[in-house]
Amino acid sequence: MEQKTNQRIAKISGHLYPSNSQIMEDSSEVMMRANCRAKGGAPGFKVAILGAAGGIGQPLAMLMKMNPLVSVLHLYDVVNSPGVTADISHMDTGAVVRGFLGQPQLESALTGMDLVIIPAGVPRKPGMTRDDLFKINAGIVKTLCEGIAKSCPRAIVNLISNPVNSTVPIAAEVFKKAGIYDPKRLLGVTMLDVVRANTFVAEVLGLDPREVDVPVVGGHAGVTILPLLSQVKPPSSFTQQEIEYLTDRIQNGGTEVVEAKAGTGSATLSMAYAAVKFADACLRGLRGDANVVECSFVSSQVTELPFFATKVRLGRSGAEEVFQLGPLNEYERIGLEKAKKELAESIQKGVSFIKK
Ligand SMILES: NC(=O)c1ccc[n+]([C@@H]2O[C@H](COP(=O)([O-])OP(=O)(O)OC[C@H]3O[C@@H](n4cnc5c(N)ncnc54)[C@H](O)[C@@H]3O)[C@@H](O)[C@H]2O)c1
Ligand SMILES: O=C(O)C[C@H](O)C(=O)O
Repeated sequence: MEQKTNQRIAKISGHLYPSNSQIMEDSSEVMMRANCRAKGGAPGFKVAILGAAGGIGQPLAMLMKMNPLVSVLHLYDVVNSPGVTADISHMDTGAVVRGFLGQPQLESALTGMDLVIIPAGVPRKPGMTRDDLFKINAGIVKTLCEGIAKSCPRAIVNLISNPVNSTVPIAAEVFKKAGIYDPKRLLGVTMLDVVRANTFVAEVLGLDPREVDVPVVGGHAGVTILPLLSQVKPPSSFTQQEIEYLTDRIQNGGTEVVEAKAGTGSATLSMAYAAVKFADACLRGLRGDANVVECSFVSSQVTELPFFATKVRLGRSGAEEVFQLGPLNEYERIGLEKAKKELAESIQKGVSFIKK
């Protein structure tokens, strides 16, 4: 009896004061029990975050640990994931957290996942465009998507790494090459544009942002970010000056943060919030909830382009329905033409990166 109690204390203290190797992927009994608890406990989804130790990754990991739909949370990065995992794992919420460090552990990080969220990659500094990140981030996204194709080919993928207008086509080509591409399961995250649009429009209208719904279509960079102010809910009218101010602020919201952060990075906290809002919608879709609708940059036939952001209905297999644009006014029609021109080039750049 006493021996058993001592064993239990030993196990518990191992759990309370873990070394990195204990917290990281291992086969210790404590971790085995944690996994059993996850399997046998409250139903939930298995979610991996790739780039979990970064500016977005850390608050995103914290918020996903608080999400009751998550039963297992895998935190993968090429640096610092042991510390982030130890920290997050002390939160007394339901999800079991496990950390994975470096390429050799990518496969374990991904095996069995229902949803993979990717905020891995370098962020902008003042004066840079998102496209300036292509050189570094294209290769990172390619490697991570090859891992997904191998270890969890049926997972829903939420791609945050910039330039989203190119990284989503890169991911699609990697999945096609591996023979596992399901367009419904690959979603570029443009939720931050919607979050910003709701906030800025609410400010102008004098409303609570939670009451406002602004569709933002196109893509996720400059003029490709196209807020449809004619379709705002609740139905609202704007002066031409308000339309121009709002469109410009929404299209340049990312740059506003990059400049304010003065060389230390881009949006991380609002992005983590937006990423969780979107991931939660994906998980509710996976659970079978009806009428889960959000904007996302997906494979699309709404325009002549192969990818485009519009509202999509999220279901058990991802973006099950891609909605049309709806009626546009003249200002939005002009914006759409500009958006499509830039988008076409960014998409082609991503496709060529894999096909070259
Ligand atoms: N879609 C959007 O709306 C949106 C919004 C904000 C930022 N972003 C983009 O998200 C990305 C991350 O931004 P951040 O501020 O978190 O950057 P960050 O530099 O703070 O964090 C990035 C993390 O990725 C990790 N990483 C690098 N290579 C990796 C690899 N091969 N595998 C796994 N992890 C790897 C780094 O170690 C780091 O921890 C950037 O590309 C940024 O432009 C997108
Ligand atoms: O602006 C950036 O570079 C990051 C992100 O795409 C954003 O919109 O905040």
